[in-house]
Amino acid sequence: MSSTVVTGIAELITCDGSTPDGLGIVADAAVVIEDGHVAWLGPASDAPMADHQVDVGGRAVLPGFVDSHSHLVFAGDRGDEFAARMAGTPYDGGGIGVSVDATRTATDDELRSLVAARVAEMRAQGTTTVEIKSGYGLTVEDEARALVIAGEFTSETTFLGAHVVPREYAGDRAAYLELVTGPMLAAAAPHSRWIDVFCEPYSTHAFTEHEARTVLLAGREAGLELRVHGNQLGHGPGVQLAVELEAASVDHCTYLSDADVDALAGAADTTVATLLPGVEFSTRSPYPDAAALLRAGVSIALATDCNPGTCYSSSMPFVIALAVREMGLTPAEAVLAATVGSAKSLRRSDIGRLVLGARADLTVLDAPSHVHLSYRAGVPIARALDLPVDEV
Ligand SMILES: N=CN[C@@H](CCC(=O)O)C(=O)O
Ligand SMILES: [Zn+2]
Repeated sequence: MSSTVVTGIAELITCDGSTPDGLGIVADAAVVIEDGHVAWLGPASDAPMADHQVDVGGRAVLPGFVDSHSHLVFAGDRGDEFAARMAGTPYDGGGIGVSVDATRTATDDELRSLVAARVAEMRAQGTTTVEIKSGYGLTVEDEARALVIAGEFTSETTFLGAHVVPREYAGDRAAYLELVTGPMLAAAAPHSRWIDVFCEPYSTHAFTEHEARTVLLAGREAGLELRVHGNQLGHGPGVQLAVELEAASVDHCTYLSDADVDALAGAADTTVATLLPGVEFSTRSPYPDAAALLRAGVSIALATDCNPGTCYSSSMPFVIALAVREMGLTPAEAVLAATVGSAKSLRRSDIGRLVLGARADLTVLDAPSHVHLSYRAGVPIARALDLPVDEV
């Protein structure tokens, strides 16, 4: 087994919770990596010898971002829909059908190379773990195919057959639900860790509380863990349903009642509120008050929701900057939500923190401090650190 020492770290942000701000910063630090995991970290002056050395030249290093919500398996383009939205057309989920049509007609290789390009784009901006959902196939074969392709890039794959009711089932929602919870789930489950549902009573395209509960319970029966798209288009049942069913995450949380916040605070050990500020940006929606959620004791995460409709951005630094500017988080709170918070939403303790034994997923900033992620918004300062081949 070989080892690598990473030196020249001006600020090592461990996100281990050991300092009052949670960031656990070590100045002038080094990290030793063995077999892809953190074997030692601390002041550079105490660092042990290693087989290889990577000098990051006085930069800040933090755990790779964990993007716990994305829809990367799609073809086609909806730039026109975005332009119309900026001119006042509201988002209601209806455009998903456009992406479904384009995705169904794409070949496997076309979809695979689109996903590869998007994952590479994420890594170039500091993301080292990504969750990828299906949801633009909506037939048994197309959903299974999306999950097989997603699984080539991540173990965090999510079956989202209940994204919308596809056009061909518009007159018979019950029949589509039977398909999703029957043959489609059976074909998807071997390739999925998670099941998700777009629970939104304000969209005829999405699923009611009752329908969403049916989908989630079927998924759990098939051995999948639960996630929910909830409270995106208005106040709704998604958050309460996610808490009741002990889902790992309820995502969006754009519109929350006091009762929703109380429920999330009571479920902070189980259910994370994943905030997706790129969606509020790209749909001209109000931003939820993330600072108030933290004060109430809610566990929060940040993710991109990279998708062709509500947020075609793969950038976690962009999300962090929005969370600081528009949602009231401090730069430290935003970094924690994008790393250890998102890891918690995936029920993972081996990522999102730099501690002994954790995965050596390191992100480097062309900056002396994590504050620059929001201070230098829009500047490409973050990238995942490539290690010598035998450490990956
Ligand atoms: N709201 C549901 N699903 C996606 C958007 C999908 C689309 O519009 O293509 C979301 O998370 O916002
Ligand atoms: Zn989504």
